[in-house]
Amino acid sequence: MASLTDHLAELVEDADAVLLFSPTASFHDRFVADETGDRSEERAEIVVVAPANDVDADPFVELPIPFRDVRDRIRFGVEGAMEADLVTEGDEVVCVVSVFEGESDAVIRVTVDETVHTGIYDLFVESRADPSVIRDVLEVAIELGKKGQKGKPVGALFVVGDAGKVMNKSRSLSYNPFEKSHVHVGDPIVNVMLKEFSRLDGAFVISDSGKIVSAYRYLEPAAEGVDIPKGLGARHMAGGAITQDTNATAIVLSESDGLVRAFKGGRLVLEIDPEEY
Ligand SMILES: Nc1ncnc2c1ncn2[C@@H]1O[C@H](COP(=O)(O)OP(=O)(O)OP(=O)(O)O)[C@@H](O)[C@H]1O
Ligand SMILES: [Mn+2]
Repeated sequence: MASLTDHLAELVEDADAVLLFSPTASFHDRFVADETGDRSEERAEIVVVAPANDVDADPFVELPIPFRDVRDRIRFGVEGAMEADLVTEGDEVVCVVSVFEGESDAVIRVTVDETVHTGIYDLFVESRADPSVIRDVLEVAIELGKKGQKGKPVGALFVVGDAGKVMNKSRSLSYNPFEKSHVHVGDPIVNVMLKEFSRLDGAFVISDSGKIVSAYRYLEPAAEGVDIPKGLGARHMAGGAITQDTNATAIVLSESDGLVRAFKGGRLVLEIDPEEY
């Protein structure tokens, strides 16, 4: 009689690559030790995907944020591996992840295609802005979505990178409190300011290096051919469209459904529920 292991072996059969997400050192060692053994058959590439390379892995893909949604975490890892030419379209990839807190507890097999390849890696790594700036702005938006402003849900729009062009395609709604200041996202005081000013209309414009260029900008991009999810309005349309018209990335917190979304190249690339962070 076939055992459980026999039944489930299919899940890992003929894999082109194995992605280990935040493996412990001992778990990772098992895979590496194995690689020096039998070389008679074609071996799957072992890739570590984690916030930091604690296990000295090579190849290694760095996770900029934890990605509580496992699908997003896997997409990021797969795209990072594609970028490094470790996997290509059509490959079979086995991902070993932790769904609940703690050690690896799930094996997920994916075929690399457009459902997996959504541009989530590019959002961080190939944006005009530094990956850490994108991450810091996402974190402010997530914080704001979690707590709201004085307990009430609040919306916000952050346009990150290519700030000169963004300024040219927008106009001021009110005096700019950041006019003469040289402050950057990621600084705790600045994050408090961003949250405070988010009660008012318009968008924040942030430079490639994370400098807050302006608040209260009314964006006037050409919105032709930009698709945004149904039920969302002008804020998301403007946020999506500005990323088609410039090389900026838009991070939008919705007041109506509470989700944080990231747009790039006029496309919705990432959707995060702040309550899950
Ligand atoms: N072109 C724009 N540029 C900057 N901010 C805008 C623009 N259009 C709308 N906003 C801001 O978005 C706010 C909400 O507008 P609207 O309800 O139409 O957007 P939405 O996409 O439905 O977002 P939400 O889900 O937060 O309601 C407006 O009060 C305004 O502050
Ligand atoms: Mn609305």
